[in-house]
Amino acid sequence: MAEGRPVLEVDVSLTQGDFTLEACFTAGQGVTALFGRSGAGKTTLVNLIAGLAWPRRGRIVLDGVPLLDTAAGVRVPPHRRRIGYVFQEARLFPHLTVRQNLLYGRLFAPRDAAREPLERIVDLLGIGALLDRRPRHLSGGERQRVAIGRALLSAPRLLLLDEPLASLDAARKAEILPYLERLRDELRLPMVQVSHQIEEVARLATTLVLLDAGRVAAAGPVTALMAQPDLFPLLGRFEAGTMLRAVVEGHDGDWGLTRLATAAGPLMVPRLEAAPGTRLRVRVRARDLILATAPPQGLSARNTLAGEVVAVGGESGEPGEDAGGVAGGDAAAGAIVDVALRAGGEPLLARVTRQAAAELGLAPGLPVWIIVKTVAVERRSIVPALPAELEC
Ligand SMILES: Nc1ncnc2c1ncn2[C@@H]1O[C@H](COP(=O)(O)OP(=O)(O)OP(=O)(O)O)[C@@H](O)[C@H]1O
Repeated sequence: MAEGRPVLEVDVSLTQGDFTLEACFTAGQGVTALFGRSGAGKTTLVNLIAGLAWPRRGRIVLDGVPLLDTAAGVRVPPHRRRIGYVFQEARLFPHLTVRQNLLYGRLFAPRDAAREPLERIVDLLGIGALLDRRPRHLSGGERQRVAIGRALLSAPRLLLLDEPLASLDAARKAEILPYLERLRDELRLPMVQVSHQIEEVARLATTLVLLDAGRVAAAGPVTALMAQPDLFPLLGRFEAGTMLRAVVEGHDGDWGLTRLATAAGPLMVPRLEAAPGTRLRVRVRARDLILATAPPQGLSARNTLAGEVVAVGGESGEPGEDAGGVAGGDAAAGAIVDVALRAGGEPLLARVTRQAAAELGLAPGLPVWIIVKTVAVERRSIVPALPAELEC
């Protein structure tokens, strides 16, 4: 994350019915993901930031400007906050064309604000061919892109996204994510995004705020938090893993492989259509790593990284969780442990049986060889790099 003053400072308390929210965090440039179980308080928190709900006590500051300060009697109404809000459903005006829906957003842009031209937003979101259509003639993904465009045309200083991809199928989600990345990287617009999907968070977010029953269980850079075993129960166990920064080194055409350079060591992955020098991030799932305490020989796996154990985490394997996965299958409670690792300065995470951890004597500081099967690294796990200023 970029150094300097946070873009957003939040410190709020609210009670609604039996639920109490006590949340304190700061967010910098880039995308801040609010992640947590259903009912953890994500939408409530986003509504407080937008000014659609009011806390009993609190302070919310955007770009150094207080939007809410109950102690000082500051209460900026929602339409004067310069915050764009995109909901789960696009909520477009059905009787207006796409162009008219977009221009509606413009009505809320202050005269003195730096405004992105309509053409730039249309181009960034790839909606030029849709301008004369009405919403009922758009796909779900197109509708969401228009809703994002409408929010952007109000010249916001912050964009709130409350699960804007939730109602879309996997193909439509994959279609929209690159546009959200363009907003993050080209418009440099800070975003707060509610998400249930850890893959989505890993790909898009730079900061993670983990909510648990109305409280912030942890907040910080996504990569660091995703490698912390004690947080896995809140992250969704089965897909635990980390992101490795990588650069395409070259292709091995005869074998259909691509060579990546990472700080952790070289990595062979199934061939990518990316030129040498392209910067990427590779999501390596904890369940795809094998650990050895001696240099392995005669392996079919192509990748062996040298590293060391950082921590042997909480026991996992709660029956019933993540049905169909390791933890939800035959494993008895406590059969599996998560092992935090470091290789060449990069955090990695392995999920192994408690028996293996005991037999190998896994403990902090122990040197290990980390084996990554090439075929375990799927194409969808390889995503564009973050811009340098958003890297942690
Ligand atoms: N108007 C309300 N009155 C009373 N309780 C409410 C109200 N709105 C929400 N709640 C409760 O507040 C808690 C937090 O709700 P919230 O919608 O913020 O959770 P969430 O993390 O966004 O959940 P989800 O992922 O399911 O959308 C829940 O227990 C919910 O039942």
